[in-house]
Amino acid sequence: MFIKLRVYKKNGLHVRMAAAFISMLQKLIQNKEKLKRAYVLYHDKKVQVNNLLSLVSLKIGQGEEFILCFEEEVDEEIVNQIKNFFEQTDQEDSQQTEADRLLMENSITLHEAVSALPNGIVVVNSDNMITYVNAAAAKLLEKDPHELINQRADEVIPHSRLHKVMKTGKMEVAKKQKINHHTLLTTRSPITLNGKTIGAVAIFQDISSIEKISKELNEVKEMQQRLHLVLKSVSDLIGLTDKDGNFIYWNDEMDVLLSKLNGEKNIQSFIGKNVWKNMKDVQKQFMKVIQVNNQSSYITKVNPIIVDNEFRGTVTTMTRFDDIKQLLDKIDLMEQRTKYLEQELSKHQGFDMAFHKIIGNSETLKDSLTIAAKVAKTNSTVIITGESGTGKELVARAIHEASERKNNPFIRVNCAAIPPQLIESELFGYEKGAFTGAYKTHRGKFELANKGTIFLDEIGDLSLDLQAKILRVLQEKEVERIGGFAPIQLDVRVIAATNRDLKKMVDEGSFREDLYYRLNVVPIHLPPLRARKEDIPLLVEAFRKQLNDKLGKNIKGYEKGFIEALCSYHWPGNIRELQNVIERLFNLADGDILLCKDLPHYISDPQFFENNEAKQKQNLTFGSKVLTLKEYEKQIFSFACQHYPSYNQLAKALGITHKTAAKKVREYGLEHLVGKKYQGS
Ligand SMILES: Nc1ncnc2c1ncn2[C@@H]1O[C@H](COP(=O)(O)OP(=O)(O)OP(=O)(O)O)[C@@H](O)[C@H]1O
Repeated sequence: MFIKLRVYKKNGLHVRMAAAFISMLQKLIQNKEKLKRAYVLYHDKKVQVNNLLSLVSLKIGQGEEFILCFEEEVDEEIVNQIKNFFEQTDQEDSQQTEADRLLMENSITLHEAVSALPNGIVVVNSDNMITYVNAAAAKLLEKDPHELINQRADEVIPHSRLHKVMKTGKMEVAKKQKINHHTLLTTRSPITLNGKTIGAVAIFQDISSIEKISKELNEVKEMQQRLHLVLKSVSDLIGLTDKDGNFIYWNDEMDVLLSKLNGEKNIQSFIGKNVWKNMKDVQKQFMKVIQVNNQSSYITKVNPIIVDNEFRGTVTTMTRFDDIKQLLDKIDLMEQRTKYLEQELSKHQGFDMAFHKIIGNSETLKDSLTIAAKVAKTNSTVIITGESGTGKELVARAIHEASERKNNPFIRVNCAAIPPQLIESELFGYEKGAFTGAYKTHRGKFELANKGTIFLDEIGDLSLDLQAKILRVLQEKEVERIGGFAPIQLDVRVIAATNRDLKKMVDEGSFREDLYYRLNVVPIHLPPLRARKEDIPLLVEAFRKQLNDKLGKNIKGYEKGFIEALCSYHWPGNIRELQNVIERLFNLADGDILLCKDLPHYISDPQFFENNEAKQKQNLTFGSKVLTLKEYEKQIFSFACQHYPSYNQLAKALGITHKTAAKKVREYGLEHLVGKKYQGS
């Protein structure tokens, strides 16, 4: 229900009148709850009727109307009494009027001041009911001020102790309290009148933001401490400068340098005035190796600090150049070591399986095999050199098997073994009817090797004429059959081998220089067995296993001194000779070990050759009758055939080519004598 009322008093609804009005209402309406729900509406403001300060703060002037509002019905008699109270126009003396004005001014001032305070204020009466709450306190409690008036403080304020303060009569100063995520420092004080406690006041100071700032400050302090430690522990020189280049912070390392500079603590003395100016203008990092005091050099980086597009200073770091150089040297050394170890490793385990059947652990052999394994992955032409029996063909096959051509043919051509008149047709093929006896078309070795590998063994034995033809095939990558009409395109990888000194042959004019260079793309030299005797035990062991399988034997080992004897021999026939000797011993062996007594004399007796050579020289006297040159030649060849284990050795001893030696031996029908002495011993 609404009661329209007008104020007739000269000072409007002043403090004393408002107090009298509330007191009258309290007497008229005994029901406190009902009174709590009574409001005064004035313009757009609404205040509880029994809150004196709020009522006064409406500042209702003389002659102004306001509405008294009850949520429940009120007796008519009460309504009339209220109306009478306001309609009284009893005379006020001027002294009283002045006192009311002063009281009003003070109350309003006090109210405004308290309302504007940033600290929250809550006042309770002796029943612990809230009688005043300012805007700051209401905000902390997240409620409207009029919702809080007449509420029990301990019900609406978490952890309220105002009732206790009233009981003890003792003030509590700056006690920490948490209200709705706010951290507060609360001061509680009892209000006494004439020695009696009539209420209490609480003042809340919100320290949440202070607490947050203090936490942040702590974090910043911690961070600063850490940063300081980091800068202290780095070995680089670090400094911060202001916008004029003066150092404002520097670490210990920088301190050592600065202390040598006669008190000069400006970056410009390092980098020069012009560079400094330029860096400030372009606002970009500057980096240079600079020498300080004509002594140590430093890699110096100066980074500008730009805040809001304004140059504020720099961060300067200097790294000792000598340290970097030492580091680079170390890295270089490590790289070299790594490379060496990689090479060693690849020598031990990096070979393709195809190379595993090549026995030997000597450095010289491994170096050759490393090249062979690498070149296997390419299509380059390879020339393998080395004495007879050193494994040239074995390596050529391994290169083929380790290459992408492994599923295509490997064709071996022994250039020394094919009669000269046949070699051209063997290599290049012929068309049917190309010459008498050419009944059908014949494909040459080059054609057969298409997509695969051709192994030209003993290439040094080819005639100059054929060398030219081979060169043409290598250059054109095509062959023409004898009597053919068109060349045939080829994709053949060429591996050549020789036990002769091709370079020397080029110098002597017996080998074409252009072919030599065409073949010599990747040269691989296989060392003779005498140059890698450490491989002998490995080879003997490998042959023992192979021969046990091949001959169905069970030779378990060797007599003491057996391997030593093999190692002290010079093996002119290389691995082939070693292989043959071991195979012969297998055939001679009665038990399950190989014996020294079964070794050929020239191996078991180191003096054998010297004695025999002397004897042979003496025997080369032919009495009084002079024979034909041919007969002498035959005798010489017959002697040489028995004396040397291979054509190669024989040719070398007589100072002729392998090819001539083979031709002469064939001519005199002495093939059966070659190496005869070695077999019979
Ligand atoms: N390192 C090795 N490990 C195992 N066996 C080998 C090794 N080297 C060569 N041999 C064997 O020795 C024999 C001769 O080897 P190969 O025919 O490859 O030699 P070569 O140098 O081509 O001889 P030539 O010049 O007389 O033709 C072959 O039976 C081969 O298997």
